[in-house]
Amino acid sequence: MVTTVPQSEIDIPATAAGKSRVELKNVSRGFGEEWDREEVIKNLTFEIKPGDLTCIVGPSGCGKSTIVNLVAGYDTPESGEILLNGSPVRGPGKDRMVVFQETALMPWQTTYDNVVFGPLLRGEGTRAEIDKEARRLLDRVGLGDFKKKYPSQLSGGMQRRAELARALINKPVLLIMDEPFRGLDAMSRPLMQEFFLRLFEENRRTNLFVTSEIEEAIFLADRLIVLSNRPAQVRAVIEIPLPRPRQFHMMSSPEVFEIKRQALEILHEEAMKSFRGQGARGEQVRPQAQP
Ligand SMILES: Nc1ncnc2c1ncn2[C@@H]1O[C@H](COP(=O)(O)OP(=O)(O)OP(=O)(O)O)[C@@H](O)[C@H]1O
Repeated sequence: MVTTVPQSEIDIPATAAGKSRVELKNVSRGFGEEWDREEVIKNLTFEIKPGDLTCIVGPSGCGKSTIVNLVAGYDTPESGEILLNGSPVRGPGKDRMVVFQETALMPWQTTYDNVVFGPLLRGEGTRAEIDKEARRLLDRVGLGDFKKKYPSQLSGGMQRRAELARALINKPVLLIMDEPFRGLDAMSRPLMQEFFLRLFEENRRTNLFVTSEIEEAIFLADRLIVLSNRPAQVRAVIEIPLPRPRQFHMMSSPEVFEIKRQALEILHEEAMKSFRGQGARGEQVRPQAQP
């Protein structure tokens, strides 16, 4: 069950957010020469529904960032197609913003200058309009008093919030988060999860969120896509039936326990494949010749 959250005026209109649907159809991508080929994703098919927060979880190295790069348009599938609202993704665009684990803030610019950089560069609106929007977003992410600070003067959680403001000023129809909270300390991570949820629940912007933490995925997601070991394929799609706004206490319900059990069972099975003699490339590892 998902409850509708009232539209906030702080962000893009629900119509724009609600329209963005992403479809991956039989997408494959590998790397290397023929003799040294590594199939990373193979015939991957799934859908990100409009206004949903879709979380991808999968074993380490299964190809999650490769999927992010393809959806963002930084990379191109070898076969298959990726559609955004029915149109093929043919390259990067400001309609899809990515927040990575590593900070992408420019260290020589203040938090404010980082946020206004994109729209100013592209000449989108007047200086006054961009300034107003930047201030509004920085206030919204709780950095109103940190506008003049440089990224190195911000904590990890603050840097992520600055990155969110920097992404949101572009009014993307799809926000892509690639393990954005990995590396944050044990206190900051749940705070950032909750903060991010409130932001999402205000406008329901279509969101693709990659994480290796199953609890984080369940807490955030409307749908969970569980991937196989490399080459990545969809092992399970799990709908998360928790109401919104999400609260931490919901995580102790029996249904969450059951979802977690299901997902962990699959992830364990997939991880074990690498230990049982299946190589990282999905091939059988030949036994070593004895001397
Ligand atoms: N540009 C590239 N050239 C060659 N190999 C690549 C390239 N990009 C990714 N790979 C390979 O694809 C595989 C999957 O990498 P990817 O980063 O997508 O996995 P991941 O699931 O995000 O990993 P992690 O769980 O560690 O974050 C890795 O073996 C990686 O070396």
